[in-house]
Amino acid sequence: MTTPITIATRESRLALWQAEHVQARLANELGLKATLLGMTTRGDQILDRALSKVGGKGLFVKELEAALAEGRARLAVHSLKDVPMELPEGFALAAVLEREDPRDAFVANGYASLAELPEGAVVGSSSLRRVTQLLQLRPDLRVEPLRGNLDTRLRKLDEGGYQAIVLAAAGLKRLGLAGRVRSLFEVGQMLPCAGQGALGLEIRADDAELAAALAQLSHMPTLLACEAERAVSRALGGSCSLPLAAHARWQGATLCLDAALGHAEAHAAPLLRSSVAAAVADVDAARSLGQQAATRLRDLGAGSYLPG
Ligand SMILES: NCc1[nH]cc(CCC(=O)O)c1CC(=O)O
Repeated sequence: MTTPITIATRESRLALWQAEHVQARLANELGLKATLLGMTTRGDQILDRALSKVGGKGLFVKELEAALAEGRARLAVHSLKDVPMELPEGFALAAVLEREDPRDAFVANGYASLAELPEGAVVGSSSLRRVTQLLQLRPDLRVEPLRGNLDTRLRKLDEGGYQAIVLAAAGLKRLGLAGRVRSLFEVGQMLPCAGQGALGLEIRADDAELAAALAQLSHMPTLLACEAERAVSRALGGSCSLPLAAHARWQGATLCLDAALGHAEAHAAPLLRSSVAAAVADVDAARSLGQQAATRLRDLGAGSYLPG
């Protein structure tokens, strides 16, 4: 490598785990040495408001991109679901790593599943996608905001502020916290968001040397599934203020894509759903499957669900 590889990472325990995971894969599979550059982002600092109200999950990504642009780092490791649908000019996703469990997890201290929660129970989540789906499953629940990194959210549960919370299984597993999961939502019940459970490796678009190396770490089935999922979101305007879920799974060479859209303001309105499938062998085909799903949602009335 012409320049040493510095990996820009947020400093939450999950972000550091993910960056160290990539560091180890670079060393073990490609014989490349990399160092970490820890950074605090605006997304980590703003804990009192829903991210959708202050600029979105992109807040987790922007400072890392600045480090890439300024040459302080060469690689940024992200949870793919936090990566905006359109990368700014000059940046590229060089690889998508094999997906961890994409499901959402029900986490509680006294209850084994959503069905066991008493009438009117308080459930913590600040994700519009989770809020709308929770209210479909249990309209009686009171869903209250819950922000912060995984450890913070678990602590707020343990302090008694909520009877249950919903978190991505992938993050809990990575941090050795799978024991906190009381039950997993099947994807048909609580459809994950685009890219959930996958890691995305971002570089400067002109860094051809690193792009070629990282391509060897990419997991093609995950990459294509996530491209399809992300294309749904992109086609609908792609902001995280949308309660949008999109999840693709393989049946042989056929990619099956489910998408669901909740109402941006009326959280109890019924979700619009689409299921499409096609033989997919490249990124273009994956993206057109995603666009097809978005077209179906529009035909079902997505226009009136999207924020004005
Ligand atoms: N939005 C925050 C975030 N970004 C990635 C994960 C977990 C790991 C993943 O889904 O890849 C989480 C926590 C959560 O949603 O519970």
